[in-house]
Amino acid sequence: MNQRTANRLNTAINQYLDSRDLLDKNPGWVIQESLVGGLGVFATRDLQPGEVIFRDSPVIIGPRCLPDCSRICASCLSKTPLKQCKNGCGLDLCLNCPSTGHQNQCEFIRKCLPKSVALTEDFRKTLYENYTPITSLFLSEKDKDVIRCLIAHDRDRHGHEIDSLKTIGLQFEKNDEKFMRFVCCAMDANAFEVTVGTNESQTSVRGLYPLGSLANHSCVPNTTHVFDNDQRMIATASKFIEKHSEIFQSYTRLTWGTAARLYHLHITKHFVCKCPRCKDPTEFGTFMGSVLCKLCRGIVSPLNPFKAAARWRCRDCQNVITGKDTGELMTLLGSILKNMASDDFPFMLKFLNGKLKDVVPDDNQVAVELKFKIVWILGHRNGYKWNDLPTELLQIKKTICEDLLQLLEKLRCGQSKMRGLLLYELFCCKREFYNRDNKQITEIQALLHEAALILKYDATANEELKNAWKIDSI
Ligand SMILES: C[S@@+](CC[C@H](N)C(=O)[O-])C[C@H]1O[C@@H](n2cnc3c(N)ncnc32)[C@H](O)[C@@H]1O
Repeated sequence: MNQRTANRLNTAINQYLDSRDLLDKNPGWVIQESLVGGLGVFATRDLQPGEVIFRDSPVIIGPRCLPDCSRICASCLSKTPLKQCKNGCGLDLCLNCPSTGHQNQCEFIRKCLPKSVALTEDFRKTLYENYTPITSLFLSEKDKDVIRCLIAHDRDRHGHEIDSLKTIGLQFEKNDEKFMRFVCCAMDANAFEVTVGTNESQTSVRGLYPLGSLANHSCVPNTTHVFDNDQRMIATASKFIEKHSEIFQSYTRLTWGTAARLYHLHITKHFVCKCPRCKDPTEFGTFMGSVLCKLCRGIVSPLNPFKAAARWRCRDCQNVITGKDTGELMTLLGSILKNMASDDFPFMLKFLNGKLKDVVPDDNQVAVELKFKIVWILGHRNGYKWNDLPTELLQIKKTICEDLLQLLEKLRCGQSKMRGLLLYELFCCKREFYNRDNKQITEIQALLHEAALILKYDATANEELKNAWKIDSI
């Protein structure tokens, strides 16, 4: 182990365990050197699917630089009606929030602000999108040390929040600026996206979870995580984890093809994933990144998944095409998907069952993304609520949910959050069918029960899901 890793391990163990209240009597995890790089989290005993491995609170949490995201209270992160801080820092507070938690930040921002700067809407927007690193200056020294021992990405694209704050006129002392830049880089390497707000009005923030930050990535993860109402991260085993094996989470969407996942990991986290799914050109037989051969409609997959820009070959007629051609097709399909009106359900269905079927296999990532869009429309959107759905559309939704669940199984996702959500949607479809036929729903309770076991800690889950894990499964 190199000296830096050894020092980080030492600090991590001393600081994390003792300052962050993570130690229960028999924790299922330990921090060790990882084979994939740096530190990692390992199982200290056999862990069963669904078992909570750890709960972790954020050391920093706040808005991220996302255009058009709706604002939250700078003090309590709630998404209730807001008003401008009366002391004139330019941030918003909720109507009920005592501003005490915000006072230090408020004074600091005003101190960094030359008198001549006006609190225009542009100023307030830039401040809101970039103020999270400012909160790090008010942490205890112990928490600052916890952050200092995380890895941080120091390439050019990281740390731009501080530049944005300086463009709107804020002036920082040298040491403050240095630490805030480090925090930005540590957040880019380690932060998690957290949804806050209620089902009707949600927004997304970023949180830095010290223990969560030490879990490495695999596209075949063995954990899943959700966030509770206090923005605590709850990581559970998504499958059986043998004692001493490494605990992995996924930093990408599991429903992306290999080229998309590798690109995302390279751009955002600067490493090449070498997990079994990335190495397999068939992606466990799902062909999520593949296209169809123009000559014979066979499946065309990359000869080397790590060089997706190189050659691809049809598995039937052996025709060889360039990665550039498949890349262009995927970009075109991606842009059609992106520009699709979010409520144009008839077009989505027509595209899924028409053009798309001519050019990509059934489980190609674009088809999968479209299927997910359809799942979130049918039963939920105005005009497509459960009561309004004709049997034909209900059947379509049921089939899509079943297809997607089968796909997740092929991808070896185990008890993932996505599985929980799909099981619940499938349960709702079947319940609708059963209600229309006046049948007892007891025989489909098992679906609800399993979904609830996966999602019971998730702050965004509805009340039915939060309570259903208590019912006896049949
Ligand atoms: C959130 S940190 C994970 C903990 C990290 N290993 C450490 O020592 O602090 C993310 C970084 O860990 C490394 N990493 C995570 N998963 C990896 C993997 N599967 N292969 C190679 N490096 C990985 C990369 O450097 C990545 O940017």
